[in-house]
Amino acid sequence: MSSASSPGSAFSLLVVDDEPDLRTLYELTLMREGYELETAGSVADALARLQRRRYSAVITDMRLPDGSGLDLLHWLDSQGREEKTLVITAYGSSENAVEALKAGAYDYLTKPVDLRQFRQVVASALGRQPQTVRAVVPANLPPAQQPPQTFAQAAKEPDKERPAPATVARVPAMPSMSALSRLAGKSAAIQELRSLIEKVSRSMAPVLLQGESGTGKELVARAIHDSGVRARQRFVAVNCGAIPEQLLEAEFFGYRKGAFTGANEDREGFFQAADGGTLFLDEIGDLPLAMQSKLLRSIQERSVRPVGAVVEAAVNVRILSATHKDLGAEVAAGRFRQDLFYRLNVIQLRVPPLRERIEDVPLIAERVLERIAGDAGVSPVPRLTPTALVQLTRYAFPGNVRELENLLHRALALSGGEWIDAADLGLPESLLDDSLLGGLDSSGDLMVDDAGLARNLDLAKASNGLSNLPPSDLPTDLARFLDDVERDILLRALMQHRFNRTAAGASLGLSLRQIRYRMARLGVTADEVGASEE
Ligand SMILES: Nc1ncnc2c1ncn2[C@@H]1O[C@H](COP(=O)(O)OP(=O)(O)OP(=O)(O)O)[C@@H](O)[C@H]1O
Repeated sequence: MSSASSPGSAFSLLVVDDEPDLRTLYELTLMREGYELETAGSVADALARLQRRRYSAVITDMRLPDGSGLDLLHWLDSQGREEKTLVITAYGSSENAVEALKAGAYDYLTKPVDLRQFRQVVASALGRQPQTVRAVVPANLPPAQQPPQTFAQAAKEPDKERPAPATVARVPAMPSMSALSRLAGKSAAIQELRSLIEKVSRSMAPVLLQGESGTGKELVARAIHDSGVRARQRFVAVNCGAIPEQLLEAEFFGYRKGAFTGANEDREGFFQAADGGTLFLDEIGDLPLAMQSKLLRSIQERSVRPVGAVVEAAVNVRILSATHKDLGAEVAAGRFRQDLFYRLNVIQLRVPPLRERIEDVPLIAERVLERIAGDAGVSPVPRLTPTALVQLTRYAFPGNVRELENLLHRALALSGGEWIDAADLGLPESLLDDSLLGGLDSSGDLMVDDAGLARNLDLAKASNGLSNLPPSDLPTDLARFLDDVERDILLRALMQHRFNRTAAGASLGLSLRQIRYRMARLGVTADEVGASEE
């Protein structure tokens, strides 16, 4: 098949389609965008080219004479190749589109291909603005409504003001710290979630986040957005349950001046506000059935019609959604449309409740404290005493990370000093449960250690039996770890025996000489603990 290039093109594409006319059409369209291009008419031809060289992206028809576009996707995946893939499916074959997205396609297009959308989708896969779309933007639009001229320019102006939707959507300023790095935790569950976030951020596939309230679903959605090519574009979060039913259509799709009483000007909806970026639909299970149909249509057609408008406008948004409900059960009960569920649930990520990853509490608490103390201008950032920390790890957090956050807010206000103690947390003993962290000892009066909260917790766990340590928490420096444990045990025994070294030593089966030797070796000085010279 053919090969064409344009001078200075930074992007190379492979287009695979068995119909010569379509190949020519795609070729002409993409060459005008300045891409370097090769075409292939079959899976075999495409594989031969892919074995010879790498491309920026591969655009393939689903149905090919000697196989399917999915064969190419699977091959690229098996080789660990980086090419972005776009799949062209027959009209109405949504199964194919979903299958392609699940197989790692960045996005899909439906035949007959709308060329404007085609240019946009290719540009979006490559993280740039389509050239020819840019050329038709009316010059008299106010500056605020002009799309970014180049990707680089958009990057400088991530939060340019546009007429925003009226309520509920949150389009915050660019966070100083990426959401992925804000997602604290070392548990196996969080590590797996982090690697899934990185994986799904590379495509346009809709992701449904499932998890209890307050587990961090929105943070995960932001992390997906931040890690993908849309990071510099907008992330618009919408709480579907908070919008009155009669306003839903106008809020989602916008409206034209005069569409209804009070519509004094044209206004964008959430879709337009998120154009080029990500639309996060929180509590999607709360959307009424009538609105579910409209949403499905917009997702399928990639266009919206503002209330009172005659024509539809194309939009290019990635949809992420979240729910604390079991959407499958909602479908079975007739409260959620099966076809919309199928569309949104291409990839499902579960965000586990905090009680299933209680070992993450110290790190999350530390991060949250840094953030809220910083916001409140409190310096230095207060730290949790080991007793407070142990108490937190004995609480099941039915409200998950949000509840931990609220608790720390209150504790910060109450403590007023450099330390937050158990009493500042206001957790009654009746709510605490020893089984959460493998039987952590509630009376554990751990000594505060400079290495921070997480290590204190390790000590606590170690003091209560190393068998409780999950394999991922095994110490990396055993000698140091055992020294820390020993130091902690000595300090606790000394405290229990009012700093009498003979009694503390005896309680541990050590003579005075032995405990003195151990205290000296570990740097536990008499001054430090106020131990008496018996
Ligand atoms: N792993 C984490 N590390 C640090 N902060 C976190 C973590 N998970 C969640 N948070 C914080 O906890 C709060 C609640 O998280 P978020 O709003 O993402 O939860 P949610 O599951 O979307 O809640 P809801 O279902 O009620 O909308 C946020 O302030 C978020 O930044």
